Amino acid sequence: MKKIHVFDTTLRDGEQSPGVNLTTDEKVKIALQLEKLGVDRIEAGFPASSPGEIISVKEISRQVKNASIAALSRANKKDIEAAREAIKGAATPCLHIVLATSPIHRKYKLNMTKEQVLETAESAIRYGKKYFDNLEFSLEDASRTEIDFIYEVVHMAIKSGATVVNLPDTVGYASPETFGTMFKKIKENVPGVENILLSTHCHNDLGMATANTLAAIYNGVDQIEGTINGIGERAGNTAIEEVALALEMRSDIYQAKTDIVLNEIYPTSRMVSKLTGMMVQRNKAIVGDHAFSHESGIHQDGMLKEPTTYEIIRPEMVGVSSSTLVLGKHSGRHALKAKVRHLGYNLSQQELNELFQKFKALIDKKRYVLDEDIRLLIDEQYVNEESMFTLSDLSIAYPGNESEITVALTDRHQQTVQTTTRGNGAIDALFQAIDQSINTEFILEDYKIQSNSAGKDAIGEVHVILDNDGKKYRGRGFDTDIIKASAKAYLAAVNRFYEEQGKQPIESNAYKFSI
Ligand SMILES: CC(=O)SCCNC(=O)CCNC(=O)[C@H](O)C(C)(C)COP(=O)(O)OP(=O)(O)OC[C@H]1O[C@@H](n2cnc3c(N)ncnc32)[C@H](O)[C@@H]1OP(=O)(O)O
Ligand SMILES: CC(C)C(=O)C(=O)O
Repeated sequence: MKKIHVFDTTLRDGEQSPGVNLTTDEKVKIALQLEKLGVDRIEAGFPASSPGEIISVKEISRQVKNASIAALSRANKKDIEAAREAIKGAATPCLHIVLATSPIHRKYKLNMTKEQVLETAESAIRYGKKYFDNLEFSLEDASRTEIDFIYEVVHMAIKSGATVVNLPDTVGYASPETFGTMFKKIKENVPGVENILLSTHCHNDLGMATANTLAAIYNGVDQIEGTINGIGERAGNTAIEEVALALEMRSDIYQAKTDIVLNEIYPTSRMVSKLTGMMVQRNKAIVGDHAFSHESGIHQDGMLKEPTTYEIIRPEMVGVSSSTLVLGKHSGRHALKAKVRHLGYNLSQQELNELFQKFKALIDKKRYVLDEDIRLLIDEQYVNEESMFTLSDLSIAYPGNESEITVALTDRHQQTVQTTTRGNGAIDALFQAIDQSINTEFILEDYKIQSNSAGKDAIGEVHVILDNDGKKYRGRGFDTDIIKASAKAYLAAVNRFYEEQGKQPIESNAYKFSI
């Protein structure tokens, strides 16, 4: 297996993401984690950009012991001196000089001819080599540069002392076919290329940064540049974690490997996301929240039978604790059964079928069904088994300043009784309506409500204690609608009352009908 060197530029190109501005402490924290991750070189910053940047790069150079530390510089003495000042204390410093080579950049940005580009680059490399053994030269916008001029610049850089020559796809314009061919041609046409590390650095403007990086590896590059989570200028850079995993999983194609410690990937990704404030796209490969989540019934069934049916990477491999079966709209009974078992319940097939119907009804109201929701559905199922009354309809209106509740209760004989009452607030009206429907009065001794799962569509849990003739009856109800949860809790207590007393409800004056 060929070793692919990893040059991490999270702290330089990654920090070029709009809105990202890391403090020295944050940069050091990330650098130490990158070292733990096993990257070979950390581009700590662009020292000429500000005095604060020099301080950060200096501190990283002081604290990081194993990884080499690079600093970026334009092709001029002032920038090189700033870089020198910043990384001179590093164990293995590397000066990174960049100069654009493409016709567009030469004409519009640099106002230089090809000859001037060659001369400027050569004099900068030779100046840098006085102080640095390790020197990388990057041909900015290489993918839009004439191939013959690339040969000339790469050859000049090697002769002048560059130890790494990097060909970036600065604007994310390359395609895997053209980009791979460029490296193949360089290897075939530039003398001395075998004595240096040939490197690539891709941007993701067309969503092809990882594909282009892999094409470069396939065609002989020795070093890849990228960032954690793919952050960076505009649409970002190649995500290092994606390349490391692609090489790991498809060694049959690439026959190459990085030294990345795979199970440090997820902790690194989290740290970078937290400190930069750049949220990771949920469906992002390897490190996105959904990368190891399975939602649909057929997939979940496959996962439960054999994870390799739907997962090519084991989550533990990259430091994610486990795969998740997310109970959602498309889930089936196998996943629900596994979840119920995991929560410590042992339901019969019939109970599971009933729970499944309730679960499907709930998912129409709620985006995610959480563990707590399932617990509540099961608990509610147990409560309802013995019910004298169940709630069959409930509506609420606010005529004038009052709350008006209409409640319909159905008893064991499928008789439904409907009552409309006004009250001092919805809960007062509701409880009066229930009392009138069953022709019994209770004193509401306690009423508590709490949200029992997360989000605006969380399930509300209501607890009530009712008093009838000094005896207390407790009830609990759950629903995404808190008025309904309150009705269910009240009815649960009422049902207890009837069961305990062995009583039949007294005929009420409410409107009665059969269903
Ligand atoms: C492809 C990349 O990602 S390269 C890295 C990009 N990162 C950054 O630019 C972040 C740090 N940059 C900065 O803080 C500032 O741009 C500084 C301090 C470096 C320079 O600021 P200023 O001196 O005000 O110049 P400004 O950024 O406006 O313009 C860039 C100048 O550098 C020149 N330049 C651009 N690239 C290079 C290069 N590789 N080598 C030499 N000169 C260059 C431009 O032609 C322009 O020169 P001009 O003033 O003669 O027209
Ligand atoms: C400095 C170079 C490598 C760069 O960031 C680019 O070309 O995108």
